[in-house]
Amino acid sequence: MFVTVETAARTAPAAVIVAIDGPSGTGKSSTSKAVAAQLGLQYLDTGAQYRAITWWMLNNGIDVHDAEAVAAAADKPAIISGTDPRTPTITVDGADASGPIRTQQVTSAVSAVSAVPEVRARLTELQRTIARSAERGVVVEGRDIGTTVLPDADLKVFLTASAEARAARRSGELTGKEATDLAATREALVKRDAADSGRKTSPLAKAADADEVDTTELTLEQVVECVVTLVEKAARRAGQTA
Ligand SMILES: Nc1ncnc2c1ncn2[C@@H]1O[C@H](COP(=O)(O)OP(=O)(O)OP(=O)(O)O)[C@@H](O)[C@H]1O
Ligand SMILES: Nc1ccn([C@H]2C[C@H](O)[C@@H](COP(=O)(O)O)O2)c(=O)n1
Repeated sequence: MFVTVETAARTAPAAVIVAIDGPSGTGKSSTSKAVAAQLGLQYLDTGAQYRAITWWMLNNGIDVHDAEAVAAAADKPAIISGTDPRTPTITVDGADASGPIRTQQVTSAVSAVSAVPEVRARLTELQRTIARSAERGVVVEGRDIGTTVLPDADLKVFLTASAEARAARRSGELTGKEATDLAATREALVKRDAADSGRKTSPLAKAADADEVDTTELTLEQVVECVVTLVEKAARRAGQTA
């Protein structure tokens, strides 16, 4: 679907539930946080939860490629997500995990851990509980939110962008040798997308009723404006049918 940007009064929609999915580096986190902050909604980064459980597995000597061992430990860590879009937080067993979950070691291991059905079942339940209790409404971002976690969301958005654009965005975040190695960055994110799309249990996929927004040629501000407009429309629709 091609989406036009409209100017409308910015209103806080009542308890609207928004699902934002897409491959790595398409702008899900940046867009979701900005949209939630602008509209007074809560924000949930489900990728951070998969990273948090992966970090715990690595810290506790569990072989992340041993699916049985990962499944047996899936219930053990206590994961708590703070849902303020201006200061999102994540703790594991009470420890701040926001820095360690972004390391290369976790990024390389997270697809294997997130493919384990017991891990997905546990985090899906946690995500539904958080979304249900978000009184002001919530923007939830991930890979399977529109298809599996919140199939009844008021709005589903699927962000895309070319692998070249995504690699360039990611390289901009890196420093030193990593920053110059655009080809390696592109290869790593294409590999992670393939693993996330190819797993058996709730793979990365666009829901049939999602609005697709190709962000390749858009600035972040344009993407945010586009999604805010979609949320406002969805909130009006939800209000009419409530
Ligand atoms: N439309 C855009 N134009 C330029 N840069 C962008 C755009 N959207 C996001 N970015 C930048 O791209 C990088 C990746 O964005 P972001 O982390 O939001 O993506 P993501 O889809 O959440 O990725 P991941 O799934 O890997 O966490 C960030 O540095 C962000 O500032
Ligand atoms: N709903 C989700 C969210 C994330 N994952 C997995 C797959 C990703 O590679 C990984 C990290 O996510 P990111 O921080 O890059 O958004 O977590 C998933 O399987 N399902």
